[in-house]
Amino acid sequence: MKNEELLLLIGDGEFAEIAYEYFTYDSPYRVVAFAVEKEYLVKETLYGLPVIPFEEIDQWYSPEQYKAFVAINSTKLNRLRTRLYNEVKNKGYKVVSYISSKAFVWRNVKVGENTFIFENNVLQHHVEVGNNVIMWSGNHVGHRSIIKDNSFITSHVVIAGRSEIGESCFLGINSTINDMIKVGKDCFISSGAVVNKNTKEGYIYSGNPAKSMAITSYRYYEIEAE
Ligand SMILES: CC(=O)SCCNC(=O)CCNC(=O)[C@H](O)C(C)(C)COP(=O)(O)OP(=O)(O)OC[C@H]1O[C@@H](n2cnc3c(N)ncnc32)[C@H](O)[C@@H]1OP(=O)(O)O
Repeated sequence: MKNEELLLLIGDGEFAEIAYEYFTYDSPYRVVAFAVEKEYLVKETLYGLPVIPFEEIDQWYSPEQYKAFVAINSTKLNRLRTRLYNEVKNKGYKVVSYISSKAFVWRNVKVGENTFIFENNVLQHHVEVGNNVIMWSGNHVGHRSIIKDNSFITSHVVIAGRSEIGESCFLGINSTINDMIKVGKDCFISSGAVVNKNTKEGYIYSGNPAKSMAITSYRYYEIEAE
């Protein structure tokens, strides 16, 4: 695949390195630089490319010529990635998504922007995935399910048909969301949990059947409810 469109990656951590690999070897984009906030700037280069201050990206790379992808993990229940996603858009950049050539995405699936879909995800008939969503490898999303903006779906998660995952959730490895279930926004679903009832916003759920833990996700992550 020819890498013709020029891309800035926001972030220089492990996920940014993975995004660099995937965009380089499995997309039409060519990564030209990494950007991090000044306070966190320690590397000068990464993969032979410049690492520049995020605050100054538009002085170096104009939003007319370059696109962006915010490659930040689930830090602070996705709040950091969401803030940088909004900031890069406010600077005028078009943000792009990556869908692995090895993912199964049915023809009528909708995928938003700044969304990253790894290999072996299965997205069935009429699934909708919002903006700024990370889907690590090997998840199954059943027909007509919706994953709202800013969520992080780890690996080998099963979301059965007609379910809805609220904004900014974290679904731990091997968790199961039964069909027609609504997961409230800002929920943290622990690894291996089996969710068979709708969940309340901002709670942590564990076990089979999943029960809410005493502590909220807001307290666990020391973040504000929005
Ligand atoms: C793509 C990637 O690789 S992204 C990374 C993916 N990683 C994951 O999905 C892991 C997500 N993490 C989890 O699910 C963790 O188990 C958490 C966050 C729920 C809990 O972790 P900790 O805060 O370290 O809790 P800790 O291990 O101290 O356990 C606290 C209690 O919860 C229980 N508990 C912890 N995890 C779970 C779980 N997954 N299911 C059920 N019970 C659990 C423990 O048994 C313990 O109970 P006790 O107090 O009666 O002994």
